[in-house]
Amino acid sequence: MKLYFIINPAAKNGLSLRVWNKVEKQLKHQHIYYQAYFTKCPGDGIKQVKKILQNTKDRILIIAVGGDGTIHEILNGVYPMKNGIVGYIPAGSGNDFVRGYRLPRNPKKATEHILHLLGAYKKIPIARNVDCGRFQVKASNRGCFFNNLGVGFDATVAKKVNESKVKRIYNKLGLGKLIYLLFLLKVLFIYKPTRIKMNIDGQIKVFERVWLVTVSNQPYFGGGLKIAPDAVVDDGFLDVTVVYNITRWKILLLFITVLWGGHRTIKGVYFTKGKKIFIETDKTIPIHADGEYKGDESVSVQVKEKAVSLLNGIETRHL
Ligand SMILES: Nc1ncnc2c1ncn2[C@@H]1O[C@H](COP(=O)(O)OP(=O)(O)OP(=O)(O)O)[C@@H](O)[C@H]1O
Repeated sequence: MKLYFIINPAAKNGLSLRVWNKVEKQLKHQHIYYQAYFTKCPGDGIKQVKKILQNTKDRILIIAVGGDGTIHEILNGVYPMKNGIVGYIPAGSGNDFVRGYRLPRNPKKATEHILHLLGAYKKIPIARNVDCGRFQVKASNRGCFFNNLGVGFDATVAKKVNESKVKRIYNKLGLGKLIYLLFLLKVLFIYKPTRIKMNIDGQIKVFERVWLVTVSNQPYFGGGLKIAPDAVVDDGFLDVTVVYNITRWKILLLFITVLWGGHRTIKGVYFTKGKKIFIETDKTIPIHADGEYKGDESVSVQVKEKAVSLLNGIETRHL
């Protein structure tokens, strides 16, 4: 069995390297043979994983070390090839992936678990197949998301945070969440809700004054907000949440209740599940996939059932 680690040295402003140094020590201590690759720039993780998997028919275990953006790239590299199994050692700031997929959140625990499996079984450990959402913004701009895809307010916040020059400083000070909150408040006062037309498995829905549409494979976004409380990673469906026709002040309330999924009872929040979703807007609105800006055109989304193999977590809670 071949074991690869793909490390994003830029995740959490370089703190991922500290995590990696500890992982490496443990690997050497247990005499485990591995190869490590450090991503060089955004998008490099996808290319590297494709390269590894395309050259062999063997099943390969690829462990991502980084944040939500890193695991997004590694999984996009694996899809649609069937010979890659993905493991994850969290070393980022958002942690929505580990929350939603019920994986160990603590990097040390995640490492110990993976090493235990490798050491104990000397073969590729048990993995589970999970769904993903395949999106297409334009012919040239497509990919997969594993957390969620968003259109509107949250995508605008994500875009502004990613573009911000002060993000790095805040992250260095351990205040990554604060910058998200600051931009959220800023965008809240300037964002203009718009009309959105959707086709969900053939059913046409039109919503007025839409703040956001989120298509989710797991419940969490924005660093722990439970936007799609009923989303399950392997149920063959994507969960659609639409926030529409509510006032600016009620949006603030909504963001508080989203912390525990309490927005279910708020009028102006629509939930459904679907397999094929088309989202059309009256004007250009930002779109994100797993927190990464992907454009601002209409977008089509389709669930890809049991699309990738993910190494089991240690938690025994049921999904
Ligand atoms: N060598 C590199 N230099 C700069 N950016 C990189 C490099 N390698 C990968 N990246 C990019 O870094 C971005 C951020 O990574 P990631 O999301 O894993 O960390 P984070 O933002 O600290 O964590 P989180 O998303 O969990 O808050 C990703 O979009 C990835 O494409």
